[in-house]
Amino acid sequence: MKPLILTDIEGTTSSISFVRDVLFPYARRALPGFVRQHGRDPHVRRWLDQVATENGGVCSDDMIVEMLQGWIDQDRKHTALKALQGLVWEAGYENADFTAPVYPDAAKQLRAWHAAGFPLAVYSSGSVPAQKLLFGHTDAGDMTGVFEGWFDTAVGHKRDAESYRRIAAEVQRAPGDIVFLSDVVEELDAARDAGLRTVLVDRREDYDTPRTGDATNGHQRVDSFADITP
Ligand SMILES: CSCCC(=O)C(=O)COP(=O)(O)O
Ligand SMILES: [Mg+2]
Repeated sequence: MKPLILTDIEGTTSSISFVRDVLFPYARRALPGFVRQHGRDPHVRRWLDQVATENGGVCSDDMIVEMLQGWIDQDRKHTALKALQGLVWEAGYENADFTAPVYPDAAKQLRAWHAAGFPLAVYSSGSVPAQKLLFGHTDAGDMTGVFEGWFDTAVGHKRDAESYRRIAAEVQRAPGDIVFLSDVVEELDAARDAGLRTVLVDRREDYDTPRTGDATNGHQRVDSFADITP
């Protein structure tokens, strides 16, 4: 049986700078108007109320927006923030304010693996709708069709081994039949603790200094998807 390839997005299939310099500032700018316009829609309200509840309960929408903007600045991987960011980015993609860059080696290899029958899935802190938007609007076209599974922090955080056990259970695979690709060693450590195979994707565009020797913490390291043999 071919292993399932599970990939991270930011720093792995797409540049960190696209997420930090395009997506996050777009969400930061658009949030106040988005909350004014959609704050009463139940699928938006539930996330705003969750933020308010976690901060003592009584918060105006302006306060909630300020809190969320602070979390964007801190790169918090909070499920409510990630869900709201996804909803805000929807307009950005649909108005063609931006497309999502996917590294050419990643786009090519993901398509080749899919064509060769390797099952592919995504695991990112970005919400599943945000993941589908990103892969639906890449500079290499719509890539959503190559993936059969999508996972976000609803299964747990990426530095927690339990999240990878849940993913293995959901895709009905032994952990050893899954290869996880990421740029973050702590995420790979958690995946390895759960029994997954791991590959550190170490891109010069995202990291000045190669992670070699002890810095890989024993994970296989590649510069490009072309060097991965699943
Ligand atoms: C799904 S696109 C936006 C990416 C994002 O919000 C994020 O936090 C990136 O996290 P990742 O787990 O892909 O490194
Ligand atoms: Mg990453």
